[in-house]
Amino acid sequence: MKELQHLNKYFLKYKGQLIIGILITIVARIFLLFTPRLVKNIFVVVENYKNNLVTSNRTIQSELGEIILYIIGAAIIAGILTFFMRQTLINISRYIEFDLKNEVYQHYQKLSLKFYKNNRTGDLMNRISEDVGRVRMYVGPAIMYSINTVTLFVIALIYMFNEAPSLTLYTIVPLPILSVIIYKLSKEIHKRSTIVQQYLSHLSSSTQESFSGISIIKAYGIEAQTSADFNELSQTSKEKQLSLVRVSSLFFPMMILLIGISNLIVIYVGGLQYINGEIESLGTIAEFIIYVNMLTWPVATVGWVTSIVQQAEASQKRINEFLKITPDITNPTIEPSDITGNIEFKNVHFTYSDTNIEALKGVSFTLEHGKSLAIIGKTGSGKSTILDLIGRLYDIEKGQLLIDNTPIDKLNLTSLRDSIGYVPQDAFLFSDTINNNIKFGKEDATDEEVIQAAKYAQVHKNIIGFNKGYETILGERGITLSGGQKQRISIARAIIKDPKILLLDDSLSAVDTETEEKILNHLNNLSKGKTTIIVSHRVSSAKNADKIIVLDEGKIVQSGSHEALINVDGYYKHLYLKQLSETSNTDNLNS
Ligand SMILES: Nc1ncnc2c1ncn2[C@@H]1O[C@H](COP(=O)(O)OP(=O)(O)OP(=O)(O)O)[C@@H](O)[C@H]1O
Repeated sequence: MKELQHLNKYFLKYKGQLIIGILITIVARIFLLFTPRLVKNIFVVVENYKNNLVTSNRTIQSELGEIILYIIGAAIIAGILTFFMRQTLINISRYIEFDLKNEVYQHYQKLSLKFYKNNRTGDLMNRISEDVGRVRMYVGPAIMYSINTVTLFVIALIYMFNEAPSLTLYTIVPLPILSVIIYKLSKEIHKRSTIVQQYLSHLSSSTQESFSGISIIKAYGIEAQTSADFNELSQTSKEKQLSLVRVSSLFFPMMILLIGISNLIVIYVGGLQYINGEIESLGTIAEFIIYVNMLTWPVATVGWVTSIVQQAEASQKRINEFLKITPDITNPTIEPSDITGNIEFKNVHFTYSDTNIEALKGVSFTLEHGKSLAIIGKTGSGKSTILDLIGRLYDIEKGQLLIDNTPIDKLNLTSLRDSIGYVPQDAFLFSDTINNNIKFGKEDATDEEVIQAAKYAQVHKNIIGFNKGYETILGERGITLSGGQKQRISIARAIIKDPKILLLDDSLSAVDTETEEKILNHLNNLSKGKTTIIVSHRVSSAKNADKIIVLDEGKIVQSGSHEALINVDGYYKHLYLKQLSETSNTDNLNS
């Protein structure tokens, strides 16, 4: 129960409702337990009549009528109270589930990219849905049934002992056995259902993967192979399901058997005691049979509740594991920072802790606000890492990274990120309209602003070519768009934000050189007063930048303007000449 203590703050939050729920439960059970008593009274009235203690038909009728009315009244009141019991206690569990989900989600948001790299998305989703769901079962049904069982048991036992003490002892003997059997059964059910869950989760992740990669599957003609894999997995999943059903089908027969045994004991022992004159009325036997049936289910739930609590404890442990992780990147101040856009790297070193790759080895450069920088270099040379460090997605390891002469980790994180427009290498679009995807950069943007940004990003014409224009819904990861269209929508999203710092990570790689030229011209006009960094493999994207640096294996090997760099031997000049000859070859082919 140590892990579940995390929920105490929520119980405290809803303590008013919790107390009301408990009180309602107690009163509801008291009313429910009137019935066996009243049934016994019916027997007593009938016996009195048979034994000629009461002779008037009228008296008998009115006595029976009165008891029946009491039974109906008690059942109605108990029913209404049970409704409110569920309304309060089960509602609390839903509120706590909501709070806990939000707590976990908000915590996830604060965690750095490193956390997301170290943990699988499926696992993150499982903890926020499946695990929180299991914890809810503890908060709601488990607590409700426990209160219910304790109340019912205590009140019923008092009534029963008052009525016939030795018969009570015989009656309750099978109940602990029942509880133990149900507990063992629940444990086995839980074990098997966990395996079933794992297979279902395999099945859904592998299905999801094959649908996401459907174009590759079709292109390589491996539909039959993927179908066979799916078939095999679903076959095993079916077997696991059947093994679960085999055990869970035992649950109700077991209950019926034990209720039957208890009833037999009551009838047999009660019958003997009646013959011996230890109990006065046959009504007592009827009363006890009702008690046995009323108590069996709550007693069975003791075993069930125990297994729910164990599952909830395990789930809460998994949730707490993530909640305990402190974010690597935190906001140092609540005071907003005013960011102009001067960037300075002073001998910056950075190593990715998970792979131990030293991506930057002493990088230094200065970029004044309003100026542009192009970063060129082979793949894996550390270009994207520089952009990630400016967005403070990671903290530097050694050296200094200054923004407006302030170390980056002293700036207000929200102000920093608000002042950056970032176009990542792999343009990610949400399953939403194009309009909303662009507005993501500025939620209150007008339609005119959206259109203007799309025009600057050279994607407006494509968008209006779609039937629904800006209201076109993009499929999962914008699958209906070409790579170049996705990149340009992603650029529009950054432009609309009108950021102080614009970071483009190889974001023109999928557009042709003519469109690239147009976008760069617009960016040139737009980026007046903005600090722009363009990462690229193409000289055409870099040549107009105020400054160009060439990275190789995490070090700056060349820097200067386009004119300066094409006049010295090195990577930049070779790349320039190579791309120049490719362009003239293409021109020759076209002419
Ligand atoms: N999230 C990460 N975790 C671990 N290692 C990483 C991560 N991102 C990049 N790396 C490694 O760091 C090095 C630099 O990567 P980076 O993405 O900065 O290169 P790049 O120059 O942008 O490459 P490309 O041109 O292919 O995009 C590479 O060796 C890469 O494998």
